[in-house]
Amino acid sequence: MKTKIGIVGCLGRMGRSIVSELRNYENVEVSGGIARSGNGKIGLDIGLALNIGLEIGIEVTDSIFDLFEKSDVVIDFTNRECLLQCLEIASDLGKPLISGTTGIDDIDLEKYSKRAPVLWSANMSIVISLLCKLVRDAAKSLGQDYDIEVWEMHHSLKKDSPSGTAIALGKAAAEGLGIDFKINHYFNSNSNLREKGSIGFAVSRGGGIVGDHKIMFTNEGEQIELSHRGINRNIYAKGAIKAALWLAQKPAGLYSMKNVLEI
Ligand SMILES: NC(=O)c1ccc[n+]([C@@H]2O[C@H](COP(=O)([O-])OP(=O)(O)OC[C@H]3O[C@@H](n4cnc5c(N)ncnc54)[C@H](O)[C@@H]3O)[C@@H](O)[C@H]2O)c1
Ligand SMILES: O=C(O)C1=N[C@H](C(=O)O)CCC1
Repeated sequence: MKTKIGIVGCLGRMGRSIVSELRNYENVEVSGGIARSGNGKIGLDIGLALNIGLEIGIEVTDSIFDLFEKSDVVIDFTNRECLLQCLEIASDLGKPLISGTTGIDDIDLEKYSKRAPVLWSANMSIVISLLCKLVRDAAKSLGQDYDIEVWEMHHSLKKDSPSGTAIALGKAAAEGLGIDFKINHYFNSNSNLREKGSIGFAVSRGGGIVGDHKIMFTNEGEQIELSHRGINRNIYAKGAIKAALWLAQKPAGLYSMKNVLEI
């Protein structure tokens, strides 16, 4: 029995990557793809709409509710407003939802996961989950003597800043240090002196960068850094599909990639 996967935001950068990547899975079928209402490509075959060189036999539509009804699990890569719609419907129907949408730190995901399996991750790359673990361990070993700074660069069209991944890396460092991230971080945007013990963020945007992250630990004598370079968006698509196949078998609750990877 194939797992029916629905994609919200199917015509976006991540939607394209997921549709393309799903072609490599025999145990999966695309149940549907959602674009924003009014999109001129609604009604077209998803493959044709994405111009990926073949039809997949499923049309682009704009009803998120209908998509959840005909899917075993839904994957969302859109924006905050759309994710909220997905969460409401997933909760009402008790259907599994995977979301990688970032810029959503103010959304109470726990609330929606009471009645549906919800997995959210700022970064679906399996290696980034490993990097977060390494950062946590490094911070724990190095302690408060080292200033911690997180830098990230993404493509020029990215709307949110800093990236969800950068925030996740900062939170991993805070966890390693045993400090409260919420009151111990700042954004390098003004000239005030650096607060000791605070985690700093700096951001670059440009071109088609898929996702570069660096976390530096610096004291008066030396610096150590951990970094990751995303080269192809299929790293995120592979992780999202792995998570979707995992979540489809799970009961209601809030999950992360750490649960999928058991790290
Ligand atoms: N977690 C991860 O691994 C990961 C990886 C890449 C991107 N992202 C995040 O995913 C999100 C999307 O990134 P992207 O580069 O694909 O963006 P994008 O703008 O290329 O794609 C988003 C798509 O969602 C569609 N959309 C927006 N509102 C909608 C609605 N109400 N109904 C239906 N469709 C709607 C847009 O039309 C667009 O096609 C961002 O928040 C980004 O940070 C996360
Ligand atoms: O391309 C994006 O946008 C990405 N967003 C995520 C983030 O905000 O961390 C993951 C990396 C790519």
